[in-house]
Amino acid sequence: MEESPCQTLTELEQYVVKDAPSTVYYFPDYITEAEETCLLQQVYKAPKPKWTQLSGRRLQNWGGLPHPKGMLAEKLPGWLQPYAEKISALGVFAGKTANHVLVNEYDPGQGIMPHEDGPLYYPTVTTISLGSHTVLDFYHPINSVQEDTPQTEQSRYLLSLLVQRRSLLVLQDDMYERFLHGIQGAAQDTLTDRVANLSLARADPGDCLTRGVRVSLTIRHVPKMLRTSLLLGKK
Ligand SMILES: O=C(O)CCC(=O)C(=O)O
Ligand SMILES: [Fe+2]
Repeated sequence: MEESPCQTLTELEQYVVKDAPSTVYYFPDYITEAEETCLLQQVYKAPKPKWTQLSGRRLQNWGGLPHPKGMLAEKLPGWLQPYAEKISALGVFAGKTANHVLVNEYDPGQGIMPHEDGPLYYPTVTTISLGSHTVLDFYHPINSVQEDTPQTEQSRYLLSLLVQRRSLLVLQDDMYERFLHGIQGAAQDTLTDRVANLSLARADPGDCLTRGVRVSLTIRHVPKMLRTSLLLGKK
């Protein structure tokens, strides 16, 4: 079918990051300021034992603990479920509904080492950011670049994404399954032309942004579920 030049883009297509090697969608202002305030209040209302302190960040896990043998799913709390449903309605989990949320909290200067999210999740990650922007950096996996070049973070660096507060980021395909992602432990970010979503974020190279406390909600689908009956030894 021939495409009309006036055909309206689907909701997703308007937000695709064109300079990324595989699928990235970036929705600036996905949630309102009132929603951001409300979500932050809910995050900080959680009882203290709900937090796990890691080096460089702390986190909350909602929906169950993903495990290679399957996840004993727990219902998402009422403040997260509507977002799981709204994001899933974009079709990014192949018709399934997100059932798992990790909450990460970073102080300025904190970050997360380059890593892969691994095979326990459906290979799409969606992230709502609260409180502050950050810059997410992507890297080629070790040994994927020419063998005679040294395997430094610098030589493996691919691109960055500016992730603003109240935005939604969707990563799929190679951006999820092949490349590693991480956040430098910096208190300030100076944007470069390697930030692939500058135009969608309405930002410019050279912009210098000061980080505040950032809370991220990574909202995903864990396909493999354990039935309680199996755990209890029933058929
Ligand atoms: O805070 C973020 O946006 C990234 C978090 C992350 O990569 C993870 O929890 O695996
Ligand atoms: Fe991750």
